[in-house]
Amino acid sequence: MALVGVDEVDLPQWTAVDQRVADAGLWRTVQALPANARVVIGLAMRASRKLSLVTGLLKIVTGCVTAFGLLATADVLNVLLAPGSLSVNVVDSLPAVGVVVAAYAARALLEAASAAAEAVLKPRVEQSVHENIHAAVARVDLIAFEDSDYADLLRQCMKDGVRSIEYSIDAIADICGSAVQLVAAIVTVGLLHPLLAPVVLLAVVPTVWASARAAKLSYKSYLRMVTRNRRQSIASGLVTERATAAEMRACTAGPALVEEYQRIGRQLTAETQRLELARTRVRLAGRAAAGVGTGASFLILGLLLHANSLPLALAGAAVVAMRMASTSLNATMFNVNFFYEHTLYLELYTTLLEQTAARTRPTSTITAPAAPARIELANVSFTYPGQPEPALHEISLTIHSGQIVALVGENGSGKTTLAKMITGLYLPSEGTVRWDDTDLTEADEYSVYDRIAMVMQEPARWPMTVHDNIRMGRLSRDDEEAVKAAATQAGAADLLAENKVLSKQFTGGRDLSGGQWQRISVARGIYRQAPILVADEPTAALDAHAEDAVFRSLRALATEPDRTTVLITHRLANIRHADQIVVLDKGRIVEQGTHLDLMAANGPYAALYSVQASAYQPA
Ligand SMILES: Nc1ncnc2c1ncn2[C@@H]1O[C@H](COP(=O)(O)OP(=O)(O)OP(=O)(O)O)[C@@H](O)[C@H]1O
Repeated sequence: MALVGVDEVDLPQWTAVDQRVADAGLWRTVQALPANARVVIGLAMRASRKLSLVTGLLKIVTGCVTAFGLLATADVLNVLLAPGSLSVNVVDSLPAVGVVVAAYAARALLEAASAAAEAVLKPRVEQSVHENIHAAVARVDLIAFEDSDYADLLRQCMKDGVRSIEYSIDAIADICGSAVQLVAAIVTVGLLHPLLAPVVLLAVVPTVWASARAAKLSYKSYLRMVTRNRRQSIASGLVTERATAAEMRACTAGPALVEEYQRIGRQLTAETQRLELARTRVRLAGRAAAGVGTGASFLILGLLLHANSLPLALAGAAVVAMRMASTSLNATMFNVNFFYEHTLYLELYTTLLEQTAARTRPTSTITAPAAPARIELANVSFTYPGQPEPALHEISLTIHSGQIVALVGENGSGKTTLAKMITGLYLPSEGTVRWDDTDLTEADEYSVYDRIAMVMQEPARWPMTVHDNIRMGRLSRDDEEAVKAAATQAGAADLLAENKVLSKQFTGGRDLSGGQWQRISVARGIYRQAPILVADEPTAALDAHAEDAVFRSLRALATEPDRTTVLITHRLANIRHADQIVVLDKGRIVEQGTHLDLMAANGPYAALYSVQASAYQPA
């Protein structure tokens, strides 16, 4: 039985697209190569036009010089094997020998230069690809992160997609060089005897087929193993990361998790073995057929010699040119195949950008009101991606500025989800959310976010100083006094005075207790100074004094002009003074009113309140 995830899970949806690519026939795949090459070359050109051109040019010139050197070698043989005295032939061949030496020297220099240019180009392309991904993902709609398919695609792309682009650059650069050599060799062979060129080409066909087939086998296996690989990396994280270190020990779950890691590892190894066996079979078949092809090409050369269709002097040159044609054809095909193998992974990058664009809210010229006087939800329903049931059902609610609205209800009743609808972080699946007359679906998302301050239930733990953790509330605001005031109101003044970097990932950094993190999160929300303040269980981890102080601060903030405050808390005593208490149950509003109204109604709220109050009564 699986411990991490389940053994037989559906493949993520994005693999369906890639599966189609993997299943496509060889011809369709070859047809797709130019388009993929354009993507990679486009990325390289955008990263550095000059370096890309220099790299390509150097590769082509290197190919030309190599071809020239090999043809000069053929020329040397041609002169040496010519009829007449060998000593005279040796002297006659010296100029050609000089050309060979010069060509090899030039090739060495050019290879060094092109390797240097490529080495500088690749990190730039990698950086630019990462920048593209980060810029796109930073704008993707928040709900995309709740879709495990998208999250998985993003992870795979960061892991394999970007690396494949680097490999593709290598391959394209090498194709430029080897293709030039190939053309030179085929032309030479063809000039020596027209029959030889097609024979050389035919000899390489089986190798091409075998390499392409092997690449497809690998990629199909990669797609099959995607979920298992992910589960193994999750299991690895559970054993090795700090977040689970304490609880894993306290639960004595270490051996079970290590065993789970090993178990998934065994499944992966079995798949790798299966794959390698299949690949070896395919490669061996290709090699055998290619060997027969090469033998046939030399047989034909022998027959031509025998039939006196080719003089011996030219046969020496033909052997060199044929070797060169077959080597450069093999090299070109190896590179084309290498490129092809990586273009399959390149699909991850293009799919990610497409999916990210599809999940990004369109830009809008409609700006959200600076300080909405009214927030109105009309028949709002919301379903999380991949979930069968809505988390919110037909919610209708109006909130006026100046009000404190409290959302209460049992765990999982929909409070956090509703807060995200009110603030436009999520858009409704059905119904509308309006701020004044602006439908949030149509508004520019950044103008919406600009108006909100969220004290999250699980606040971000920014790996920064305390000061910057607070300033993250609004980086565009530069107000030292306000940072101090926010820290004081949230009970984080001592932490600010110490101002350590809050991350154990840095030397000298420190971590905080849950309650201390919460104080900093409240300070950040206060510092943000937004017209709509939402605090989602802001005091769940705070001690009684701190809780009291934070609620006093939030109530004081709520009295500022044009401020709308939404509080979520399970400690009902803190929201007795709220202007409106909204009680949720299973995603529906079941009661609404002031504390006095709801107590008088003697419904679910009164029941919850009485349970809490009774805990403070004398036995
Ligand atoms: N990311 C998610 N993906 C799928 N379902 C979710 C997700 N987050 C919450 N839910 C589900 O949506 C429903 C409402 O969750 P929500 O977090 O809004 O409840 P809540 O009232 O804030 O709970 P709590 O008091 O425990 O914080 C629950 O059934 C929950 O399981």
